[in-house]
Formats: sequence, structure tokens, C-alpha cells
Amino acid sequence: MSTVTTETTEPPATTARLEASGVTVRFGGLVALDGVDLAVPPGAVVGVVGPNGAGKSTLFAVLSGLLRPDAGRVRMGGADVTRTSARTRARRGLARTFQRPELFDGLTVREHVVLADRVRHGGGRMLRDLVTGGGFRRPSTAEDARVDEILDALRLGDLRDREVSGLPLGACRLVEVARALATGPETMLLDEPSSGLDARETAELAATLARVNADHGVSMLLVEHDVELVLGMCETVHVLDFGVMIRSGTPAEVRADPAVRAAYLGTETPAPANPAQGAGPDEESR
Ligand SMILES: Nc1ncnc2c1ncn2[C@@H]1O[C@H](COP(=O)(O)OP(=O)(O)OP(=O)(O)O)[C@@H](O)[C@H]1O
Repeated sequence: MSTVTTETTEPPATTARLEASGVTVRFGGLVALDGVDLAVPPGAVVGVVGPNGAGKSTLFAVLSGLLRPDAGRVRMGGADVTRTSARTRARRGLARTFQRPELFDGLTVREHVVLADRVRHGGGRMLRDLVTGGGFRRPSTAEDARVDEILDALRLGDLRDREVSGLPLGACRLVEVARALATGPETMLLDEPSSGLDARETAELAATLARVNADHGVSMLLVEHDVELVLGMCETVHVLDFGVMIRSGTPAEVRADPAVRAAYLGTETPAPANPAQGAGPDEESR
């Protein structure tokens, strides 16, 4: 008796949504990333931290499709996307936010999210809006319903008709997250989401991101300066230093690592054996 098998091209549910393996980037003689590995499993919130110059922005650019690595691979859902553009990755379900929110001054909060919704649902409609000069087309009832749901989920309902130009930075970050969410992403790449926010705004943003992750199943990769934010909300944390991933693990493991504590958490500050070599983490512990 023969068994009927159904072939499928869907990746297994456990395949990482986003993965870097052996990613190396050189700028002339400088190795900005040296064989970096990381994976963002479905539904996970993963963080990358590191001090100035560690390679965070370079890694972000490689993952988002703005920079080709000199070596290594980037995969989405198991498919090799190393040589694809940022646009192709966006179509495959990767959304991103910016360190400095890239919003349109003349548009309201709601209009930003409607435009993003049109990228997903409206075919060429967003482009027509932008190129016809006819102004912003009134949203349909269905668009309004989808957009309102996202605005309410992110607690932006009260601000929906405000132009973004007058909003505080914390609210602009949420508009970026709302806009990213409207494109229906599987994975969100967040570039320094806490940058410029005070402690209260950072806590609110962290709570919002946690809700988006839980309610929408969106995987997230935070590339961040703020170690405490990342340790507080990510299940896996990667620590970059001079282009090398010096530690990857749970927040508890990363917190307990002497090299990480010495370098980034300020709980141990070993004096360099030779001050001329600088005040970085000691070489032996890497
Ligand atoms: N386009 C470039 N050309 C030459 N060197 C570069 C370029 N971009 C980055 N670098 C160098 O690569 C290294 C990593 O930089 P990167 O900006 O990725 O670090 P970072 O962790 O994002 O730092 P920061 O937190 O200060 O933004 C640094 O030494 C930086 O000077």
C-alpha cells in the first residue's frame, strides 16, 4: 500500500525567521563584523547590545539588506536572502524601524498607518497617492477598520488625527512600530528603539513591543545601546564587541558573564594591566 505524502515548500515551524551565519564585514583594513552568528526564531524577541563602534549598525544594515557582507549568509525562513535588496526582504516579511523616526511631517498618525496598510493591501494605491499629487485618498471603511485596530493596540487612538510633527519622540517611535505592524511583518528589526527616550517612555515602549510580540506573534530583533532594556525584554541576548559576538545567552547568562559585566554592566571594572592598551574588556576573558 502506498502512502500519500504532501510536498510542501513551507519551512518547518522551528526554522529561524531571520538568521545570520558567519557574517563578516570589512571597511578597508577594519573588520567591523567578524563571523557573526545569530538567529531569531519564530515569535522570539532577541537583542544585540554592544558599546560604540561594536558593529551594531553594520549588523543592522546587513540584516535589513542595505549592506552586503564580505562573507557569510543571511537567511529568512531558511531561504538565503544575502544578495537580495531591502525591498525584497520587506516583501518577505521583514519590517524595520529607524533610530531617528523617518516620518512625514505633514501627515497625521492615522495617515502614516493607512499608507503602510496600502503597501500590504492596496496594490499600487500607495504609489498612486504619492505620485498623482492628488493628495491623500480617503481611506475605505476596511482600511479604517484595520488601521484603527492597530492604533488602538498601540494605544495611539487619542493621537490618530494629530500631525506627527508636533509629537514627542516616544509617540513617533510608536507610530513607526504601528506603521511597521501595518505591513503585516513576520519579523521586526528595531534600530536603537530607546534612543532619545527618557526612562518612562522607554518602559512604555518596552511594554508595547512585548504586547505586539505576544498578540501578533511578530518576532523581533532589537539592536540597542540600552543593555537593561534588552536584558529586560529579550529571551536571547547577543553581546557584540569590536565586531565579535563575545557572548550569546539568556539575560541571566549574559548578566553573569564576567567579561560582559566588566565591559558593559559596570559591576566590575578591572584596571587594564597596561593603561596604554586602553580601558576595554580584558583580552583573556573573551
Ligand atoms: N562606512 C564605513 N566606513 C568605514 N568604517 C566604518 C563604516 N561604518 C562603520 N565603520 C566602522 O565600523 C565599526 C563598527 O561601526 P558601527 O557603526 O557598526 O558600530 P555601532 O556598534 O553601531 O556603534 P554606535 O553605537 O556608535 O553607533 C566602527 O569602528 C566604525 O568606525
